[in-house]
Amino acid sequence: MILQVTDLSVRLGGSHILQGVSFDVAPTGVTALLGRNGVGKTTTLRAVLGEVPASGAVSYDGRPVLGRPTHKLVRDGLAYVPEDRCVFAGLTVAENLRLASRVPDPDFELVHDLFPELRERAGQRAGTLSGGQQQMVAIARVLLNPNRLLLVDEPTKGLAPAVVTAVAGVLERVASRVPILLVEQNLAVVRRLATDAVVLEAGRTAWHGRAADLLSDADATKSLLGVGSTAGRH
Ligand SMILES: Nc1ncnc2c1ncn2[C@@H]1O[C@H](COP(=O)(O)OP(=O)(O)OP(=O)(O)O)[C@@H](O)[C@H]1O
Repeated sequence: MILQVTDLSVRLGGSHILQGVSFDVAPTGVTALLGRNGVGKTTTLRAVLGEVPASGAVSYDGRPVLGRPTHKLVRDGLAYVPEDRCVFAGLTVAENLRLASRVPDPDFELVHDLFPELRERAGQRAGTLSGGQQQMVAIARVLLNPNRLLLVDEPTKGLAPAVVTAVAGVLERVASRVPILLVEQNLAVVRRLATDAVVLEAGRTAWHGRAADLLSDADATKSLLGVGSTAGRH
């Protein structure tokens, strides 16, 4: 397992947000982190990255990580694509990419292969890109550097259907090279990409197993995610 999360607990602003989250992420493929709004998916990613204080145990690539500084984890190949994308709006696409690269030989070949449009828009200010294009910049930024695991938070949120399909296609190609822990509300995207699934409920792991088993179980999908199991089926 590339990531093992055991009994993760987080308190923020006087609330006990995570109360015992446990799951593993396989070293290949996509593990979907699911659950209704506000159950603690983003907080789980941030706790793994050391951005919020947490107790319990997290092991990344066989080494304990809680308490290690975020920048060291990133240097060791744990990459984060946050939900709000965080591109530098006033800088060009090329400048955003240049700032993100932290190795002598960033993989521009991969990035330009996956995102030909970003090459065409190299001189455009990132703040003037569409939401989908900004998402592409956010994903491209982490791919410039060598990664062992990507944590990707709601990459398709707020995007038009055709753009959702494009982002999913990119993630599918990325997942053939590096494992992804993916927070995603769009079940069609989960169905297309995820090998495994973890469902949180009220700050705890409520379900963990093969994604196909969850999505084919109408009762589990409805009770855990609040949607019918055929949601997102094309
Ligand atoms: N810094 C904070 N201080 C206090 N409460 C917080 C803080 N960050 C998150 N929370 C709360 O923790 C809970 C879980 O938030 P989180 O963003 O992890 O949920 P989520 O599952 O990712 O939700 P969504 O699907 O809506 O993005 C929410 O009730 C949120 O309001």
